Amino acid sequence: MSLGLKDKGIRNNLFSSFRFALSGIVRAVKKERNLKFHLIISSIIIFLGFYYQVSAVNWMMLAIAMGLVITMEMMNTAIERVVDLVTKDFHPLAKEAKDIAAGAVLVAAVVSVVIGLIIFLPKIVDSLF
Ligand SMILES: Nc1ncnc2c1ncn2[C@@H]1O[C@H](COP(=O)(O)OP(=O)(O)OP(=O)(O)O)[C@@H](O)[C@H]1O
Repeated sequence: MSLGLKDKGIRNNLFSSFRFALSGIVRAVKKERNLKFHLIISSIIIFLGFYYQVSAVNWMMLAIAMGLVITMEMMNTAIERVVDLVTKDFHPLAKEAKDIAAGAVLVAAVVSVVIGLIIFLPKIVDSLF
């Protein structure tokens, strides 16, 4: 059965949305120093995960933690862009929006560090003594 024009349109839109999302990821990684930093830390975490042969459940926890920080950093960047688009002047609400968004990244980062320590600290201590 062939697809109708409407169905083809929906498929094209889905493909375009995916392409725009990918280009957003690439642009954010190229422009945002903090995001590069999170990616480097994530690479180190993945290396440690293989090195210490962590369990499937631990991999899931690490994946959620890394994904959470990267997602929050990208949302923070998006909020910064929108605030800068709305005003270049000092505005208390602009400050509040940016600071709250930055706070969300900090919360995610702290939670991720705690998860990382719970998983890796006993393994690192074990391998040392
Ligand atoms: N239009 C504004 N009005 C009031 N305060 C602002 C405004 N723009 C930025 N700020 C304040 O200055 C801080 C730094 O803003 P900036 O846009 O440089 O973001 P940033 O936190 O340095 O982010 P990044 O380093 O990821 O680009 C913000 O966290 C906020 O407190």
